[in-house]
Order: sequence, then structure tokens, then C-alpha cells
Amino acid sequence: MTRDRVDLCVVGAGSAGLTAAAAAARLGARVVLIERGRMGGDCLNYGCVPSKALLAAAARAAHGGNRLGVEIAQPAVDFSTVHAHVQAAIAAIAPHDSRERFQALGVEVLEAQARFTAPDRLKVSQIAEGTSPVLREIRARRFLLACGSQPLVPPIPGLAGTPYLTNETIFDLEELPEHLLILGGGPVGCELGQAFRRLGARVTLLQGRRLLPGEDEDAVLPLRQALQEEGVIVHEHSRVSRVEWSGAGIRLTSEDGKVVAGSHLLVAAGRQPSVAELGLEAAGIAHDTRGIRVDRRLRTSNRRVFAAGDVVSDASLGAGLRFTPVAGQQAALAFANALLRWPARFDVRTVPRVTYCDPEIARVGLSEAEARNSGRSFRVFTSPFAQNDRAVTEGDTRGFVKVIADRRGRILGCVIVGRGAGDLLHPWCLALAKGMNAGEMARLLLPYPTRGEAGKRAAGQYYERLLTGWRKALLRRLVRLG
Ligand SMILES: Cc1cc2nc3c(=O)[nH]c(=O)nc-3n(C[C@H](O)[C@H](O)[C@H](O)COP(=O)(O)OP(=O)(O)OC[C@H]3O[C@@H](n4cnc5c(N)ncnc54)[C@H](O)[C@@H]3O)c2cc1C
Ligand SMILES: NC(=O)c1ccc[n+]([C@@H]2O[C@H](COP(=O)([O-])OP(=O)(O)OC[C@H]3O[C@@H](n4cnc5c(N)ncnc54)[C@H](O)[C@@H]3O)[C@@H](O)[C@H]2O)c1
Repeated sequence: MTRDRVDLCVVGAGSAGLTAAAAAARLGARVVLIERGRMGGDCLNYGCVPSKALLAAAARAAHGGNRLGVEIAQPAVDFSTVHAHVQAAIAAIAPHDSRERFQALGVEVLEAQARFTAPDRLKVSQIAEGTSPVLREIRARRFLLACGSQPLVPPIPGLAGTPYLTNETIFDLEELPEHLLILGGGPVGCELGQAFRRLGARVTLLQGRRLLPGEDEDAVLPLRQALQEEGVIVHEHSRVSRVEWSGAGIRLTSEDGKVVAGSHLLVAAGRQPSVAELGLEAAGIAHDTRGIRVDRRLRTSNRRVFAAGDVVSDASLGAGLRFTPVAGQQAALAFANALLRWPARFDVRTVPRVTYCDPEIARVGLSEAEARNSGRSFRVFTSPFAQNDRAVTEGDTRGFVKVIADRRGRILGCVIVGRGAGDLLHPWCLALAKGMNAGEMARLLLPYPTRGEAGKRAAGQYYERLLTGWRKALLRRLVRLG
């Protein structure tokens, strides 16, 4: 066994690990990157990329019938070609995350499993069969744990003995499921439920709470309607309590007495951190069932070790932060703290999120419900797309822009529901990051007709609110004098 000492040892080559490894190597640090699975992690192989590629194919399949006076024949879906498109999208992006690219940047990439043996070292074991089990022992000045998360499979009686799909296997299907049952109505269940329905499968979704419980109810309403109109059978407040499997198919029973049957089952019930084989105890790294505990500088309880991305415990920085840009930003901050001694802190207030269904649900900062629960005083300015000229011309007026601001107009959050909501969110991410005021957003000069004007219109209500009482009287007087 060989021994090494490096500047930074990164475990996990997903969005977080790759960001930190590239940044450190570019500044001349000696970096080892250890990955036991596929380079690119969840986002590239089992998450963002395949799900958005599938949704893109599904969007094309959804456009049959007569719309705006144009008759389009119901599209015919060739699912094996859809599967090929999804795999091609992964393959097209894969070189950016590849071993070759990172080696060219100067990173040493080990395709192996990492496990701590002491607070300052870990051993690296080969995964491939027929080779020596332990490859190397690595000592590092700093470690970054970027091990991500994996599907949470709840301990429901009958589930373990049933052949189920997760996000790690569903994109391998080369044939369309006849009837897909989905356990869970978070982003994974909603996105994949809509995609498979549009591609022609029957879909039944059971969700223990309401759909997307982290989003405001008024934001979820248009999506619920769309799913139901398109034929997804949605059972909310239906917690699955038993799973049965026979040659005839799969049957789910819920606590509220519903029984549904289908040909395939997707488990989309949340995530759990990938920490089981890391030997965290040997390194004195505190963790809980939700992940590794860190402070706002991404430091763990072991001062040499930092963590970033999906593996970070919800209890540390806040729940619901498992997104690719969060993983990337946390990794960049962890690198700055670990190697540059730059005291950078992660700011949870500016995290954006988008559920890429049709209509999209996008948000940055506080939702209205979160603002209410925070106990602070706030105002809500809403502009529906029904009053937006571009949306009217497109014949798609679903959704709205909702701005949440404090009493002085400082933006606390923005929720956008509708076509292209994710892209429409960008100026609001900037506004929140820069501490801008609704008045500043209302004064922007924007092109007409665009959907972005709905945001300006929502922000403009800030002034309408001011135009009451003595201010209104004063302005009237000025008008008369002028
Ligand atoms: C279906 C789905 C769709 C999604 N869509 C979006 C989206 O549209 N937008 C968005 O922002 N987010 C999306 N996400 C979330 C996003 O994929 C994750 O937040 C992101 O990939 C997390 O990156 P990470 O680097 O923390 O972890 P990962 O990408 O999971 O990488 C961790 C890596 O560490 C490796 N590893 C773990 N333990 C060890 C060990 N002991 N030794 C060696 N290697 C190890 C793993 O093999 C893995 O490759 C989606 C998630 C899913 C499941
Ligand atoms: N567009 C995106 O950015 C995107 C897309 C997909 C996933 N993600 C990330 O991946 C994470 C995981 O997504 P997810 O949808 O798997 O998890 P989730 O935790 O967001 O939702 C899972 C849902 O399953 C339900 N559930 C759990 N047990 C159940 C049972 N026995 N019966 C019925 N329902 C049950 C829960 O009520 C929960 O709402 C997300 O939180 C997000 O961070 C992001």
C-alpha cells in the first residue's frame, strides 16, 4: 500500500466535488478526487440531465389537438428513441465531468471507494474485481466530503420484496411502462409523473401530504390542475402503507384505504445522505440521519474536513437545499475556507429552486408561507399572467408572479408559476442577492410584450400602495400646480 499527502482530497465527483477539485487544481493545489460510481454524480447520470431530457421529449408529445386554430395530429411516441435521446444528452455533457478533463486540469482521479481510518487519513479501496482491495492511504491537509445522497426507500411492508424503480434505474427503461405507480409527490414524482403520462403511460401518483409541500398552495394549484387534465391520477394525503407484488403487477395500499394497481413502481420518497461506508466515526465527524453536520463555513466537527452538497445535513443549514447550484456554491465556499482561509459563508436566503413541470414552479428566497411562519411583517404583490399581453397572445395564461417584500419594499422572495418560470426567475435572484427593493424592479425598462413584464407589474404594486393618504394628496396638488 502506498501513502500520499496532498493539499485537498475530495470524495465524490458530483456537482460539489467537481467544482471544488477544479477550483483547487487551477490554483496549483495537489488534489486527489475519489469517485466510486460515475463521474458527474447524480445530476448528470440520474437526476437533472436525464429528467430534463425526458421532460423535453414529453413536452413535444403533449402538443397534439387543436390549439390557437392549428390542428396537430396526436404525436406518435417511439419510447426507445426517447430513451436514446436521454442517454445522448448525458453523453453530450459527460466530457465536461470526465476523468480525462479533470486529469488534464491536474487532478488525480481515483475510481475507488473512500473510507476514513483516522482523523487525517482515509484508505482508498478498488471497486473493480480481481485487484488488490486496498489501493492507497491518503493523508491530506484538507478533505472535502461531497458524497451526495441516494433514494430514500421507506420501510413499507412488502416494498423490499418488490421490484421497484428509483431515479437511479428509471432512465434505463427502454420500454414505456404500461401503468406507472409513483410513491411520492415531491419534485421527482411530479416531474417524472408528468413526463411518463405525456409519453403515453398510465400514471397514478400517491403522495403522503399535498403535492410539493414546500411550495405555496396557490403555486401548486395550476400544476395539480394540469396533471389531472392530462390524465395523471393524483391521490394526495394518501400515505402508502403496504406494497404487494404478484405476476399480475404491483398493488399499493394507503393509510386512507386507497388500493391502486399498476405494472411498475417508482419510489420517489425523498433522499438520504450517502455516508454509510465513509467511516465518519474514525475521523470524529458529527452526523445525523439527515447528513453531515457543518457550520455556515461548511466545516465539519473535524477541523480538517469540510462537506458540501446533498450530503450536508438539513439540520445544519436548512431543509430542502438539495439542488445542483447549491452543491456547486457550497463546494466553492468550502474550498475557499479550506485552502484559501477565506471566511466565506453560505447564504441560504438566496437559494433558487425550480420544479420543471408544465407549468414550471420557480422560487427564490421566502415563499409566502415561509414569510408568514417567520413572524415578520411582509407584503405580497401578485401579477397573474392573465394580465400579461405576451401570455394572452400565446394562449397560455396559467400562473403568476408573486413578490414577497418587507414593509419598506425590500425583496424577500419571488414565486413564479407558468411557462418558462425558471428563466424568468433570474432577475429576481439578482434582486435578492443585491438586497434590492420592489421599487427598483418596478422602474426597470423592459421589452414589450414579454412575460418578464409580469414581474415588473407585480413590483409596481409597491407604488400603488404608496399612492394613498397624504402622499396621494401631495401628488395631486403637485399635478395641479404643474
Ligand atoms: C431525479 C432528480 C432530478 C433532479 N433535478 C434537479 C434539477 O433539475 N435541478 C437541480 O438543481 N437539482 C436537481 N436535482 C438534485 C441534484 O441532482 C443534486 O442536488 C446534486 O446532484 C447533488 O450533487 P452532489 O455533488 O452533492 O452529490 P452527487 O451528485 O450525488 O455526487 C456524489 C458522488 O459521491 C460518490 N460517493 C459517495 N460516497 C463515496 C465514497 N465513500 N467513496 C467514493 N465516492 C463516493 C457517489 O458515487 C456520487 O457520484 C435532481 C435530483 C434528482 C434525484
Ligand atoms: N427540479 C429540481 O430541482 C429537482 C427535481 C427533482 C429532485 N430534486 C431534488 O431531489 C430531492 C428529492 O426529491 P423527491 O421528490 O424524491 O423527494 P421529496 O422529499 O421532495 O418528496 C418526497 C415526497 O414523498 C412523500 N412520501 C414519503 N413517504 C411516502 C409514503 N409512504 N407514501 C406516500 N408519500 C410518501 C413525502 O410526503 C414527500 O413529500 C428534492 O427535494 C430536490 O432537492 C430537485
